[in-house]
Amino acid sequence: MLFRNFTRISRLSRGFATHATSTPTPPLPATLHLKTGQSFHGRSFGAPKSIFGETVFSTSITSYTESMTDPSYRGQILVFTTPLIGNYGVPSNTTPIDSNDVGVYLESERIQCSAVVVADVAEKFSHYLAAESLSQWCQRHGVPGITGVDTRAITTLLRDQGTTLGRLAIGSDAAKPAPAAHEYWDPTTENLVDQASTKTPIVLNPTGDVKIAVLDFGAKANILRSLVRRGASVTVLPWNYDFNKVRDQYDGLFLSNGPGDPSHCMEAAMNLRKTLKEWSKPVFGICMGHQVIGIAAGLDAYRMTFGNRGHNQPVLALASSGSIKAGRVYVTSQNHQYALKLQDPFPEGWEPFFINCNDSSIEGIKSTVGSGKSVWGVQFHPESAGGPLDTIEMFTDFLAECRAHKLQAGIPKRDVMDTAKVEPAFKRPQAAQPIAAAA
Ligand SMILES: NC(=O)CC[C@H](N)C(=O)O
Repeated sequence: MLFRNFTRISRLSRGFATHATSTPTPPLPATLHLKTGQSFHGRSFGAPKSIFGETVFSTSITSYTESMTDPSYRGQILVFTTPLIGNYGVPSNTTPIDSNDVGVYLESERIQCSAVVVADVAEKFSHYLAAESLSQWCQRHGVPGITGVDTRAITTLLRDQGTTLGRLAIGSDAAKPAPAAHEYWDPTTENLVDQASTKTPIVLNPTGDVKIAVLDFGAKANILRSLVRRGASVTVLPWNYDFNKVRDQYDGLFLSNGPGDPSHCMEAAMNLRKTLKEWSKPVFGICMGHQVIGIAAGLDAYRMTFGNRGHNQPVLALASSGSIKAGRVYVTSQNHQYALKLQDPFPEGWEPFFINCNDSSIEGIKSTVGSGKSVWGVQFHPESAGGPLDTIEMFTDFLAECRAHKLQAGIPKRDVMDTAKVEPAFKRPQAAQPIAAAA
């Protein structure tokens, strides 16, 4: 049976790049220790380097390359529940298909998670874009992996006891005793957003018809692509840049995803509170951006037991807005550990927008203040990469709102409406260019 399946896969992949990476030396031993006392023994792949991190699991079936380059996984040891990982290899991060707009093909320029844990790493891979194996890619980026462990057992533990600090010990370290509890490094004590964010403003697609500022908490490239592809000029600003200083130059504000604990982003939340009070243009936030909007609105954020990481999270829309219809369930891509607290009453001027169908956590909030003000935040990732595109049109909704505001501000009607109605065909904008100041 196995053999028959293998023949079929080989036939299907004719014409695709197929590679079997040679393993000249036997793999090193590897051990995953959890702070709670459990240890799992397997084989090493990728970089032969021991690391600490926060152990989390993702139920995504595919898109390991996108997940691993998502800056929100920074500091985390990522356990994939899907048993076979690496079977389609890894593309070049500069693959020239449609992603030179933001300079990378994947979600950022590097692997962001600290390590990966898989049941069975595929050394043989096949995909027409594949440039190297998962193992080679991890090695090149100095990221260790462990294979040959029972990821179902690890995930069950993490589900029951919650996200747990861990150490991946490689080679001679693998046989050493587990670290003492106080030796585990907790990435959430650090401001990971500050590490992941751009240090200087960057402008993408400067000729776009609507000017959007993005506060970069560790933005996934597909968020920037999703704005640029819809015709926006995007200025990426450092996470703690005081947008109030330049807000008059922009038609909308976007707050990105980002790693770690949102309590490190209070400075951004306080700046935003002022923006929301004094500026009436549209604001949209995703994941960390949503949490920052919630904190600015007066909600609290809390740490969930094991968070939500995967590409099949169902969310129920509680209100209609743009392409989103109240009462519908959307399947979403997610990667988060924290969430906003559902409180009754909600802060004045705000309402829950989406709720998670599995655990009832808040999946979105929106402002209720009448015309002239549109603020949304969603805990999930409408831009996908990977995962379903059920809610991708939220980007179109946001930009339509920004264009409508620009229109009200006296921009000639035809110019704005022409661009707003027609989704522009992809046109490759200029590559990312550092600029001296946000202009
Ligand atoms: N993807 C994100 O932006 C995650 C937000 C935050 N770091 C969390 O884990 O909840």
